[in-house]
Amino acid sequence: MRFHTRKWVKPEDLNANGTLFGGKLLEWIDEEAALYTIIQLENPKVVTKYISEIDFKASARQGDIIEIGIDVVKFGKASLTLSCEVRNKMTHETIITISNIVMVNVGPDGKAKPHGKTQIEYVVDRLK
Ligand SMILES: CC(=O)SCCNC(=O)CCNC(=O)[C@H](O)C(C)(C)COP(=O)(O)OP(=O)(O)OC[C@H]1O[C@@H](n2cnc3c(N)ncnc32)[C@H](O)[C@@H]1OP(=O)(O)O
Repeated sequence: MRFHTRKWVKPEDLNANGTLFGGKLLEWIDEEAALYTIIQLENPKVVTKYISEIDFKASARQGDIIEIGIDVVKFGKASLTLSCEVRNKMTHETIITISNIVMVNVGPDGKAKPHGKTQIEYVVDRLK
């Protein structure tokens, strides 16, 4: 799994218990999954279709640095299925895991559209 994005847990990200609000973390994950998919599929129009069980294993506190990891589970026809782990950057303690996030490539009409991709590509290779 590659950890692309770091976040710094700030006061505005906390819940009433003083730990990272789950909804905020899910927002960060959804954005990360969308960005990953846009880059892989080379299409800015992608949507989140399905998110499987979400397991909050540990909490994060104000001042913690967390990092969001994404991996590809499978390339479908119009879909890209991802997995996600968020961990504490300094201790590597797992904060959350999600086994399946299904993102769908859509056309200008908003309907599912085949993306034609079958494997992970790196932008640096596309630029050669
Ligand atoms: C980044 C964001 O936050 S986006 C905002 C939140 N998301 C949205 O608003 C999306 C709303 N949903 C939609 O617009 C539609 O459901 C669409 C366009 C995503 C899909 O429409 P559908 O009619 O279901 O399309 P279709 O049946 O062709 O399925 C498309 C792909 O999604 C997969 N899929 C559909 N439903 C599910 C599901 N419940 N679970 C997992 N995968 C699914 C299909 O297997 C298919 O994959 P494949 O093409 O790789 O074989």
